[in-house]
Amino acid sequence: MKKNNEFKNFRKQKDLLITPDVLFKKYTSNSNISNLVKLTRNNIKNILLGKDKRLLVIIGPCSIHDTRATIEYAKKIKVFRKKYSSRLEIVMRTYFEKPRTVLGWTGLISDPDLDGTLNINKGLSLARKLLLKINKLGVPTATEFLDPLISFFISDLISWGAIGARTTESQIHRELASHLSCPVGFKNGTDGNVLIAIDAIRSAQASHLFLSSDKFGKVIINHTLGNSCAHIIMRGGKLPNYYKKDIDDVIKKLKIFNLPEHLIIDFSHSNSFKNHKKQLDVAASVCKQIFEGSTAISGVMIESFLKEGTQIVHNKTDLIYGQSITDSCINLKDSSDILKQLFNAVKIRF
Ligand SMILES: O=C[C@H](O)[C@H](O)COP(=O)(O)O
Ligand SMILES: C=C(OP(=O)(O)O)C(=O)O
Repeated sequence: MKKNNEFKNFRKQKDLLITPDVLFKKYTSNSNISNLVKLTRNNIKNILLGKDKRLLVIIGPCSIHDTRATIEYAKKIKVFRKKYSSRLEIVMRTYFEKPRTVLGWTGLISDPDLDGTLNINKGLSLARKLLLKINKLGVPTATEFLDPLISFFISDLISWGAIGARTTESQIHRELASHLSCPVGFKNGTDGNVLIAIDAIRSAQASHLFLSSDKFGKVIINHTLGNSCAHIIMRGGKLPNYYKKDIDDVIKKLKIFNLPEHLIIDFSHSNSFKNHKKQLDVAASVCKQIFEGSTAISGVMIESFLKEGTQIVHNKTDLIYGQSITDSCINLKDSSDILKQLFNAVKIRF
């Protein structure tokens, strides 16, 4: 009862952010979840170092907006994860913060009611509760970290993190990556610049001074440990960059700095010109490269949901169930086909 009142006060005072401590007490992790997170992070680390020959697959909606549809989707991912576990490490995309090119909905955490009312305390609760549920199903989760303050509310439940194309060059995000315990991928820039992502990896590997909140909301000074698993995600730019020549070029650059010669290919975004169906073409090309012996491709990212395409939010009650409200996604049938193709292609590595 006391806990609920405490929680309500935070909601009433809209200028006061709930503290992690209150949220952690209400939505508590357990040893099964922390073991899953620990194991998955370690598996991903080994994949990115080439010690585990499996392929990392980060798959899920562009953004989370409907918790019921998300759980239904997570249950499907659970089946794929089990079926393909010998060659694929499947992690679900659970993106709660959306960076925008100009303006737009900024994600479930900051605007859980999808109407600009920006009830962030409700959004943080929804996100943490959902992450607990998905992890409890045995499905590890991946997210983009955008606001460093928000990261602390959910990072214990995240097995893989991304820094987006719009923030890879930001000092604060590089420091954040250096502080996070999960492997973190840096996207190349929106214009296709891969060097900023390589600079970001080098920066995130080092120790930094990083300011964050503790669980009671006090600002603390961290001396970060450095992220030994930072890597690059090729998401296309002015042109797609999933072709062999693009990958060879990045591998050469990674070599110069003595960085692990491994990367992740994002099938979506500028690699598919935001046309969800084109993710199938990218998948075919990547499978061919893997089958022909590419060892550089350690992981892939796929934007997928229950239904294909995207929709504009006119009215929250009129939304098509299971369809994205940000970038368009492929449907379950196409997702299943791609996973099977990836599973077959990766066989060559064993
Ligand atoms: O992944 C989602 C979008 O590509 C990213 O948030 C930018 O979206 P926008 O260009 O629609 O603003
Ligand atoms: C915003 C995203 O990607 P990018 O940063 O590559 O645009 C995303 O993956 O949701």
